[in-house]
Amino acid sequence: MPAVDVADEFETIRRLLAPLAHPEWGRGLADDVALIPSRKGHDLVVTKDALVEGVHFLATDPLDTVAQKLLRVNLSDLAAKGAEPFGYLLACHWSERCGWPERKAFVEGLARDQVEFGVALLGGDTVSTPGPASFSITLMGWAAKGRIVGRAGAQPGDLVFVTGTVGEGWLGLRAARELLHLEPARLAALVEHYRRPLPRTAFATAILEHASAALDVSDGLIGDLGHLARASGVGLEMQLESLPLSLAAQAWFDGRADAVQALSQLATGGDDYEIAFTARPGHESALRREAERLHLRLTRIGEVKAGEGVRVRYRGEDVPISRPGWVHS
Ligand SMILES: Nc1ncnc2c1ncn2[C@@H]1O[C@H](COP(=O)(O)OP(=O)(O)OP(=O)(O)O)[C@@H](O)[C@H]1O
Ligand SMILES: Cc1ncc(C[n+]2csc(CCOP(=O)(O)O)c2C)c(N)n1
Ligand SMILES: [Mg+2]
Ligand SMILES: [Mg+2]
Ligand SMILES: [Mg+2]
Repeated sequence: MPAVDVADEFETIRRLLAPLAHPEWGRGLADDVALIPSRKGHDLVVTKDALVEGVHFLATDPLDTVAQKLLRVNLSDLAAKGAEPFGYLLACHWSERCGWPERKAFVEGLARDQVEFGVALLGGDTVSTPGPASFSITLMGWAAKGRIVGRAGAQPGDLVFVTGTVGEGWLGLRAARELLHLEPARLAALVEHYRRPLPRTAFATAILEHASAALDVSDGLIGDLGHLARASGVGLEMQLESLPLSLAAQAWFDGRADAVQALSQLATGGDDYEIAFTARPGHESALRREAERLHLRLTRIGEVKAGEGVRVRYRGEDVPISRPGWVHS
């Protein structure tokens, strides 16, 4: 593709985005709409999340990773519902620093993840802004009719689980800001996780089969468990010492004097994009088998109780949490 000196909206759509269009339903990004035929026996499941420079990503983050993070935070929402994604609408609000090479990098990131996650572009909007760049995706998927897993549905006696590890996103942001002192390879792993989280799409079927309630962890584990508890009308108890840590997070934790404070920071920092869910105790062994098959870490972190809110414990003592997760003003 020859270099172009104008990066206007029509060139961007025609030359960069049209190759990503859904082959059947995207209409070549050359019409006013996309058209999705309904699928018998299924519900259309829809979600939307936005990323804003300076709020969700750093101005120094490469734009291919920003695009991948954008798609992945949305994939994470559908995975937590047990739905299978197929396509998305994309809004790009390009800032003045987003010339052709930056737009090309952004689209290359999307192209890679379209292949990895089996989704395609359906349409969107392309505008410029004098402010910081921002992007949003509306992601769509299918789920067998009436089957999606809600935030409501947890019952006293259920167990609480989380996939993967917790706290790497928060640590990765601190690493990217050069606020951490760890070995370079550990810092790189953390920054990578902050820029390109791993949505648990492969675990969606297990969630559908076995979870009583679920959501993905974006704001912070404790804050998000609070959302689940409220929606279900129950209380949750979680053990801070059970928090699953990556090797890099463990290395950071080992250097902390105050274990409770450090674990609280990891459990409230957000940007994890893991799935937190509840399940009846009888489902635990099947969940563990499925996680093992996928080489996915699965950790039991607490129990559902009658009552309300999230009670956080460390070695049998209550831990007060002042800020359970990220809240936009
Ligand atoms: N501006 C809005 N208009 C309509 N619905 C909204 C708006 N903002 C949020 N919602 C809806 O409110 C609910 C909660 O939104 P929230 O963004 O907290 O969920 P989430 O995407 O799971 O979390 P996160 O954004 O932290 O990833 C969702 O159903 C979402 O669609
Ligand atoms: C530069 C920078 N500063 C702070 C953060 C942390 N952060 C911002 S929004 C959010 C919750 C999830 O977003 P939302 O609720 O909007 O989906 C988190 C954890 C970041 N990612 N980048
Ligand atoms: Mg959201
Ligand atoms: Mg979300
Ligand atoms: Mg949020």
